[in-house]
Amino acid sequence: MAEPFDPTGGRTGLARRLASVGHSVRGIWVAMRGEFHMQAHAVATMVVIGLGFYYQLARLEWALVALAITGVWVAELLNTALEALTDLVSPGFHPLAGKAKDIAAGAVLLAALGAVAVGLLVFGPKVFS
Ligand SMILES: Nc1ncnc2c1ncn2[C@@H]1O[C@H](COP(=O)(O)OP(=O)(O)OP(=O)(O)O)[C@@H](O)[C@H]1O
Repeated sequence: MAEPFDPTGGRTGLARRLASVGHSVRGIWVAMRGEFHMQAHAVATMVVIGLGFYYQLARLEWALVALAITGVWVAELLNTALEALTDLVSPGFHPLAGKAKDIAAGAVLLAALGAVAVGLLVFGPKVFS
């Protein structure tokens, strides 16, 4: 049986909070480095932000675009974390492992479809006018 791991490293208070933020940023970085999907999201995010400035989006339009972008990032990060956990718990074939991965992938698909809808509604009239 493995020794219990203390992720706080004995830190308390502000040091512990700052370490948590560091772990979160490291999580995004690790996912970005290892996942092609995440890198594609990063490029898409920069393109959309560039288009937003080009078309001088209104405040509410920026809010919708920001929500859509964030939704896709959050879904993809959770999907990546769940895939890693699934591979740890079930390296071999198991129907529940497949189910968990399929459901997580479904969340990413839904977020991406929502982002496409927001993109079409916000940018469509500007591009095609
Ligand atoms: N351990 C497993 N047991 C059963 N089915 C699995 C298992 N691992 C993966 N699968 C099935 O294969 C599919 C693809 O799995 P995979 O881990 O390659 O994910 P992915 O969605 O292709 O992600 P990525 O492209 O980011 O690696 C899953 O959605 C699931 O249906």
